[in-house]
Amino acid sequence: MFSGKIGFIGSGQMATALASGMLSAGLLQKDQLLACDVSLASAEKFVAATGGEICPSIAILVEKSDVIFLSVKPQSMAGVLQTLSQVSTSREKLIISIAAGITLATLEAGLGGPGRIVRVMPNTPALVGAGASAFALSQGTLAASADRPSDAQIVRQLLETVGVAEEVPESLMDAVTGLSGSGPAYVYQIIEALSDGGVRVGLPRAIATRLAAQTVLGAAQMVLSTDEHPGALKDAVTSPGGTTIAGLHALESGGLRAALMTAVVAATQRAKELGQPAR
Ligand SMILES: NC(=O)C1=CN([C@@H]2O[C@H](COP(=O)(O)OP(=O)(O)OC[C@H]3O[C@@H](n4cnc5c(N)ncnc54)[C@H](OP(=O)(O)O)[C@@H]3O)[C@@H](O)[C@H]2O)C=CC1
Ligand SMILES: O=C(O)[C@@H]1CCC=N1
Repeated sequence: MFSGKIGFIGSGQMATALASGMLSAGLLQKDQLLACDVSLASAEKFVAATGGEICPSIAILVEKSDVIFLSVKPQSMAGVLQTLSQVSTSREKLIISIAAGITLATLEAGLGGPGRIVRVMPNTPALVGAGASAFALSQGTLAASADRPSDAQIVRQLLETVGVAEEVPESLMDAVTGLSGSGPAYVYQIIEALSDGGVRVGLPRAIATRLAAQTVLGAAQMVLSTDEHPGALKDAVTSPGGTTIAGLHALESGGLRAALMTAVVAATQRAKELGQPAR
């Protein structure tokens, strides 16, 4: 269990996924969740999904929260940092930014200096406890003491409640964004396309989508559970002169693997751009 209160500045897609995932996992209760948003629609959706409390200002959210997620778009971050820097108690709180591209140096500069600041890149499957996150700590984060865990332990606890979490050097955070941050969208396209293929050869849509999604889930579980190289698992499916090699040949002709690698590179590059001052 987590005993403090968690506030989200920006209560959109990713904040709602994280908060809902934490609730579903039993990490906390709804009265431990707070949010503040300039969009009434986002705030209402957050409340409907989580039962959390909406704060009328960032200052009030900071006052009531122990951990604060900065979950606005990168383009909105400068304004949020400016407001936070004027709230003196924000320096005492653990601040977790999930914004693509925004560096720890930018966060520290915007908040008025080093502090308890962590950069996290989560992904939306946190909603169902299957998230993949990475985090990088700033120099100002606190070590454990006799009466409380370290900031790293708090962040790990929050993220591992909704999936897996890897601590990485900050220099790798844009790469994480290009792979696992954006990755669910790539996989949804793959599932949709597999389903389309199923429909093309005569399957009803609902059955095709269920089979496609379960196939992706099962293959992912095989990679995670068996310690086998994905190539070896692929070989185990592929009979000489059989059906799979015919399908794989078609994927090679279509450039699937190059397309996926290029997607990760493009998204990583975009994360770097979002971290630049002029966006
Ligand atoms: N969606 C995803 O899969 C992932 C997103 N992220 C990161 O999470 C962050 C949020 O993304 P996402 O949830 O998709 O975005 P959303 O647009 O769904 O949510 C952001 C919310 O913040 C609001 N907002 C803007 N300015 C302020 C402000 N000054 N104070 C309070 N609220 C504000 C927005 O309102 P309005 O719309 O009116 O601007 C919006 O409701 C981004 O930085 C993104 O890079 C990270 C990993 C995955
Ligand atoms: O598309 C985006 O910019 C965000 C960051 C990672 C996933 N969604």
